[in-house]
Amino acid sequence: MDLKEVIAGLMGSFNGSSSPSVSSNGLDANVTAATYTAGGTVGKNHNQNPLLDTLTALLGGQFTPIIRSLTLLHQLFGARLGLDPTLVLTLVGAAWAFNRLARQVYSAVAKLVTAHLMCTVHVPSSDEIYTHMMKWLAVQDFMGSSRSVLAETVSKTAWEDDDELEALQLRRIAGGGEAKYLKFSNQRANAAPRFVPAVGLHGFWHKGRYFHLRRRQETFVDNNGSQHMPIGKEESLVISCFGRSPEPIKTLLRTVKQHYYSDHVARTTIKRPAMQMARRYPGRNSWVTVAVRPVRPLSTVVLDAAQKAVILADMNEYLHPATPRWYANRGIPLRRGYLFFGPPGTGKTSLSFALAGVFGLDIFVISLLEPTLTEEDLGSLFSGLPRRCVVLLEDIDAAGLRRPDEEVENETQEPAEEDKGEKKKADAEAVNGAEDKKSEPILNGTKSDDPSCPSERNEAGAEAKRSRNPETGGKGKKGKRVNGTNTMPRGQPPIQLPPRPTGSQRFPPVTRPGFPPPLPQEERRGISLSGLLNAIDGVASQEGRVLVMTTNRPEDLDEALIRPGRVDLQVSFTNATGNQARELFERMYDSGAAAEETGIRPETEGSLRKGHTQESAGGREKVMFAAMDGEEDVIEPEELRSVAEEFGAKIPDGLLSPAEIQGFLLKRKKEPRRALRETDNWVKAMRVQKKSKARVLKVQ
Ligand SMILES: Nc1ncnc2c1ncn2[C@@H]1O[C@H](COP(=O)(O)OP(=O)(O)OP(=O)(O)O)[C@@H](O)[C@H]1O
Repeated sequence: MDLKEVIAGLMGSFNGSSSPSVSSNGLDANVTAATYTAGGTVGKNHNQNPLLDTLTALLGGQFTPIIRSLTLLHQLFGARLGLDPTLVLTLVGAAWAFNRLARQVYSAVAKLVTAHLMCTVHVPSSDEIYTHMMKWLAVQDFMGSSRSVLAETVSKTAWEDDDELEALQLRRIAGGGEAKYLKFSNQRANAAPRFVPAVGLHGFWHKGRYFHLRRRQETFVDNNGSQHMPIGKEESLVISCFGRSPEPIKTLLRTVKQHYYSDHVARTTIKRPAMQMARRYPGRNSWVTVAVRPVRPLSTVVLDAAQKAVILADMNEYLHPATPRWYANRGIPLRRGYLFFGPPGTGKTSLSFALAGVFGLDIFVISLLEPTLTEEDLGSLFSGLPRRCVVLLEDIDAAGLRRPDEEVENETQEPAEEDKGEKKKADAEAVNGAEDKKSEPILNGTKSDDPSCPSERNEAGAEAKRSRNPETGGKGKKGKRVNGTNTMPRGQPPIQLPPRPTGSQRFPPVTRPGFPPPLPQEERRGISLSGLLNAIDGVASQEGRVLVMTTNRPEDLDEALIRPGRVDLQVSFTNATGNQARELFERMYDSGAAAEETGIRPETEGSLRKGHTQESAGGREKVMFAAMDGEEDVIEPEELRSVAEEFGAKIPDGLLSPAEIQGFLLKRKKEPRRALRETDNWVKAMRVQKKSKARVLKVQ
């Protein structure tokens, strides 16, 4: 239908409808009117409404129901009131056109205003400011009246459950304090959702100023190859305000940050490599945060005080802002590596976390056993590290990274067979230094005067262990060992992994003297020693980081990995001495000291503990225990010291790891006297168990 026909149709419809026939009951919708057919010929159609036909032709079939309704409305009311449909239509059309025009003018003006009269700050979701902003927005009054919000279920970490403790107290009081076991079935129902701005445009006033907030969402696709796989979503906030200075937005962001940290206890952020696809692209996205937990006080790691002081001083000097220039002037690469070695459960991981906490650094945990980790990934991960951080490479021996024996032999003067045996023995003695005090490890010392005691096993260390195998959330499998020897063939990559992805080679492997030439692309698998060294030394790696490698078997490590420059300080961890056992005991039962150091909010003991009205930092812990079943065996500080002394005297030097002692005490965490009573039996059983190498505990 051309324009002429449309106009003719319209005219016809107006003519026809100007004298509508209304049935006696006024409800007859069929109008008898002159109808202009498509060919322009006039005919009579008793069953059609010309106005309806014309509008349908104009607007399309999908509007027919609306038009019918309008026609009916007109017949019901308009015709009776004598309203001219032409006029009505004209007015509706004009309103519509005006609306369109106004919108276009508005968006053009808005664009001009934004470009010339407003300032804008973009905040990507990968940055922590985004998290700060969301937390702040969620508690603002204007969110209550906002018409476009996103409801989120807030998942709290174990350290943010203080409200739960209060709720628990209330429930106990309401229920007469009868419930013996905790019940979390209503936990989800009771968790209040959080409301934040939905994707789109929002506006709010803050301190007399108007801000625009646009929340945007973009999907990232992996363009590698023919498939375009979505690999994640990236959100961002665009904050704008009127004026030519971004200062108000910066002030707002400062307020937001202060709000975020207002209830803050010092925390350590633990990160691990992101999904395989995301880590191909160097940068912040190659790491994901797996936990944010309260800082572990250094004093909770039982280790020789002098040894701790050496590590702290070394790290402090290295992290000093003047150090990079000093290194640069001498042409020394700016990096620092530590090797923590010793038997399992002696505090290697715990010390790494505590050190990160002392210096307020994030900790980045990499497991070389992660099956999908390639050398290319390693390069990309190292280049995505922040300016200062702690990188923890756990169980470095388990990855079986060694050069072939022949190469090592060719490279170095082969020592006599007996010498080799001596060397192994010395290494082994260094590891078990506490058991056999004859050997002196490189930086030995497990005696400590520092009164300390660990928090629960599987706490800080457990997180790192979970992240050892990010896919399963469990500890990565170590190399299979037979009679204490790593059965992985030397010089061979330890695990058979799928072929590395055929992406662009951003970190081509460098051939090193003494190392086998790199295998062709298709044959290479997993991480090889030279791949790891490339990542550690490589230009891609961020200078300024502290690299901590932990191992149970230093004698299995390739010398190239621990040569000075890669490992600058070796720290030996040993099984506990009697003195350390005493420290562990004291810390376990002195809740006040632990709470003060972790900075967990102090709480009044109040009426929950009879006879104790004084405020104490450990009050919260005590409240918690009071909420648990059974009576707490309260022990006064002086008595605790003497009981701890007795306990320490019963623990033979070097027999038990701090983790084992901690496990024993944890099972009696409210009963120090009972722990002391049962120590002899336990030690006896542990001795037998260790001798027989049994894995099943007879006494726990
Ligand atoms: N020296 C120590 N001081 C205080 N607590 C310790 C010490 N050693 C171990 N623990 C406790 O034992 C648990 C395990 O410790 P951690 O993970 O640090 O040991 P590890 O040496 O890294 O063990 P692995 O070699 O198996 O990785 C932790 O909960 C920690 O609190």
